[in-house]
Amino acid sequence: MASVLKNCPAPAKLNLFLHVTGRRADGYHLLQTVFQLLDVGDSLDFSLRDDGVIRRVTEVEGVPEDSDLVVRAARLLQQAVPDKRGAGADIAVRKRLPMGGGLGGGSSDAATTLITLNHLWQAGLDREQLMALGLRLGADVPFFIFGRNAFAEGVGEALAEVRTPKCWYVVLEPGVQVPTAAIFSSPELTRDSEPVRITDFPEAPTRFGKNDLQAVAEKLFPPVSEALKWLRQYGDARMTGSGACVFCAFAQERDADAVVQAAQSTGHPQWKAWKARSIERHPLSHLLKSKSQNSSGMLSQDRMTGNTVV
Ligand SMILES: C[C@@](CO)(OP(=O)(O)O)[C@H](O)COP(=O)(O)OP(=O)(O)OC[C@H]1O[C@@H](n2ccc(N)nc2=O)[C@H](O)[C@@H]1O
Ligand SMILES: Nc1ncnc2c1ncn2[C@@H]1O[C@H](COP(=O)(O)OP(=O)(O)O)[C@@H](O)[C@H]1O
Repeated sequence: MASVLKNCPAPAKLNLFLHVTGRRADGYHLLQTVFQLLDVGDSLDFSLRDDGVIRRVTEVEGVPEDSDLVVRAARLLQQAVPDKRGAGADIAVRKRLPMGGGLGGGSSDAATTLITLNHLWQAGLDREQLMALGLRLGADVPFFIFGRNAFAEGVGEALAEVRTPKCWYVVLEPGVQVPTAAIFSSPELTRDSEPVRITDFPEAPTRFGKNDLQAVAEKLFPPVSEALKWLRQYGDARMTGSGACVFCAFAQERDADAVVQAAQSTGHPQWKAWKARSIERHPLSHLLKSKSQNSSGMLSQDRMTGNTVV
């Protein structure tokens, strides 16, 4: 068994649409969304220690070591597996994804940590057990452990695999951080979108629905609105998650390249644009075994909220 794993990917996600359909008794919002994995993300290195210590060995601006989702994920796994409490790790985190960008960077880092340390420590948790652990860190974490593009309900933890278009995305970072809590706590947020069924959008979820968080984010953070206005000239531009990033899909890589280039000469030095390819599976998926998966890799019916998987 290896004691070091380098360059472990933590891919970004997009929310191709995001509907707020209600609110739980504890105030958390009920969502329906399609999560799309991208081939761009953060990258982490893991070196095993045998003294039970978990350290982050790189600086992450604005995130103290003890509150980093990576460190919290590692400690959570350590606590969950009693005979692994002597197992530790040094973890290097190379951030590529902006914080408060709606790309799920922190959640993806946490998921990569759970998947990789479960493997390196030989902790033996299966996919479902790791997803349940991940949910304690954030609503997006189970999706990254699930490892496939997914229709999500609840707060994001009820997942069903969904087929999405193979395409290129241009992601535009407007240069602001949007705190998720600020959007969900807004009195202007609409919370009554009609629930949809997975069969409503079998072919083209890039064009389906809307992002209910977008109007509030645009109002509170005008740079989000400006970025959307600019990107809309090239297609159906949307915000991902609670923002701040906005995105647009392209069938051809050269079209995505042209938009990335155009974004660099708009007189918005704070903008950062890049392209990413849609991917079907999390690159670390092979490190996990799933109890309830059938041979085709789909989740079994009882976890799929009764919907038919595309
Ligand atoms: C909106 C989404 C969509 O994928 O992603 P991001 O844009 O953050 O990437 C997620 O639901 C983000 O979920 P999660 O990562 O758990 O959100 P957090 O930042 O922990 O939530 C901050 C606060 O927002 C509120 N919140 C969050 C999620 C939710 N479904 N309902 C809520 O009301 C809660 O008050 C919570 O304390
Ligand atoms: N490893 C991490 N990477 C990014 N953010 C982290 C990390 N650990 C904790 N956080 C906290 O989580 C917040 C949300 O970050 P992130 O998940 O990247 O954005 P979003 O939820 O908008 O997709 C950050 O502002 C930061 O305070």
